[in-house]
Amino acid sequence: MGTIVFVGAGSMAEAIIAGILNNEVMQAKDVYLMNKSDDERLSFMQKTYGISLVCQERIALREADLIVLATKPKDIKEAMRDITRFLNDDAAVLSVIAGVSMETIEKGLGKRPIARSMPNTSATIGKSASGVSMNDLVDSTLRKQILDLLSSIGVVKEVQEDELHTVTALSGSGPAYIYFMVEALEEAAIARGLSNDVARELIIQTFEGAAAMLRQTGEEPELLRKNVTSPGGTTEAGLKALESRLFKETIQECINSAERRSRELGALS
Ligand SMILES: NC(=O)C1=CN([C@@H]2O[C@H](COP(=O)(O)OP(=O)(O)OC[C@H]3O[C@@H](n4cnc5c(N)ncnc54)[C@H](OP(=O)(O)O)[C@@H]3O)[C@@H](O)[C@H]2O)C=CC1
Ligand SMILES: O=C(O)[C@@H]1CCC=N1
Repeated sequence: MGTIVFVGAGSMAEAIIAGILNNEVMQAKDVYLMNKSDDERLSFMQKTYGISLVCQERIALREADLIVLATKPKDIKEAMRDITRFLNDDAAVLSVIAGVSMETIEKGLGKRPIARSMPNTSATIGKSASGVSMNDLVDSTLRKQILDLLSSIGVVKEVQEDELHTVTALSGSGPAYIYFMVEALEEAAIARGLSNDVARELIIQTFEGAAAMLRQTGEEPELLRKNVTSPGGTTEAGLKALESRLFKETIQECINSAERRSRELGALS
């Protein structure tokens, strides 16, 4: 990959930039950044990561091999209108924008190789769970470059474009569900007298340990759950409380709502 231009300089762009630089997939000088108007943010990013900024003449856009679209869905049409006249015919596009289809991107930037990915903010530490879908104009070399880039920020799975709505609901938004659960567990622990420090450490280790058990044993979550659950014991009592408050139905509704919103955001943009 020669040069990359990030269009949008928010938290997702930062997470990916941090990931690719930490993993030395690209050199900082080959990574360019632009946004709409927040110059302070651009200076911060330049100072923090040593990356380059897109100049007024838009030279980096003209020479870019890959454009990463990282605006909010509502801003993408305007952003595409701003950049399209500068792009060279060979420039490929990687969008991380929730909901916005390849068709919409093609309308804005012309027929060209396009990949859509849904990473998550754990990209910052190389632990993203990303889905990706690519159009027919992505050749095998570019496909490998995109998969290498996304692998540098975590795990990546190829999916059909329509499935990206579910990926968005599941792993794009997923870290927020986990953090919400951590907040709830902490509140419950602290209400019962545990100190913040003790509660936080035990919860983080419980999540890490459970994730590592799933990964390393390869066992089904149901079996691992049953191994914890002594008949008539504490876990059974806790799980019953979750079931009586429709835990699984609540999770279904959570994913349904997020997926529906992903489709709406695509339709609105
Ligand atoms: N946050 C997350 O966990 C994830 C987010 N995503 C997706 O990533 C995208 C970005 O999210 P996030 O980083 O949180 O958003 P932010 O609001 O943090 O950043 C949006 C960026 O887009 C820029 N922007 C707006 N309009 C334009 C324009 N016309 N031209 C150039 N840049 C523009 C903004 O610039 P300025 O500040 O100057 O207005 C800002 O830098 C979203 O589409 C989201 O769906 C995907 C996976 C996970
Ligand atoms: O909340 C959002 O819309 C974005 C997409 C996935 C995570 N954050």
